[in-house]
Amino acid sequence: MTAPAVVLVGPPGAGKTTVGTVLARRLGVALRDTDADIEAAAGRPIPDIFVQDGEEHFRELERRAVRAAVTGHDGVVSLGGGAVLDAGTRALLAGLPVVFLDVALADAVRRVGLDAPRPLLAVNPRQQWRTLMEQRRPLYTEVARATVTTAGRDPEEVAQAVLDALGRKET
Ligand SMILES: Nc1ncnc2c1ncn2[C@@H]1O[C@H](COP(=O)(O)OP(=O)(O)OP(=O)(O)O)[C@@H](O)[C@H]1O
Ligand SMILES: O=C(O)C1=C[C@@H](O)[C@@H](O)[C@H](O)C1
Ligand SMILES: [Mg+2]
Repeated sequence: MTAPAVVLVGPPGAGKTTVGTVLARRLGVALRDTDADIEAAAGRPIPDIFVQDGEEHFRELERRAVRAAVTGHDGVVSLGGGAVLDAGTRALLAGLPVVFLDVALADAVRRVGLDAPRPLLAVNPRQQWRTLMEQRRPLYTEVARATVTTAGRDPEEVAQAVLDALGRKET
């Protein structure tokens, strides 16, 4: 059975999609981003799924997307920021090379401020992000084999730290 080379988890703004893209290029494999997979399967942007069907339904779609990504893919998988909230999704990550990309509030706010809309950060993003991180930090560390800090590192340096943390060499 195929298994992913690296699975990235972490809060919005940690750089999962960006660092996942770098890692995929450096390892010579494909990247799957479950946020993109969900949007392609649903034919709608994630904020619309949240508004029309609610977060619970979104987490179900996300669990399905994570299952498909980690069982049918040997490249890099980048998960949505809240994927670890779902116990079924966490169970799918057992035994996989999961890395938690950690990021400080100030960096995350700076990074996500101008990016695509994130429904859970729509109002008072600093406070929302802090609350999300308090709730999620134990879950990120529970599923992850290693934690990599992104502070003071550009995406290439973060990707190198991920490979080092997993004891992986580039091909
Ligand atoms: N190490 C870094 N240094 C500086 N900027 C970064 C770094 N990593 C990512 N960024 C920038 O931060 C923004 C958010 O990155 P990205 O979309 O990869 O985050 P994410 O973790 O995938 O977020 P989400 O959970 O919302 O999908 C992007 O504009 C990206 O270019
Ligand atoms: O932090 C979250 O809960 C989310 C993060 C994004 O990656 C998307 O998966 C969605 O906007 C939810
Ligand atoms: Mg992303």
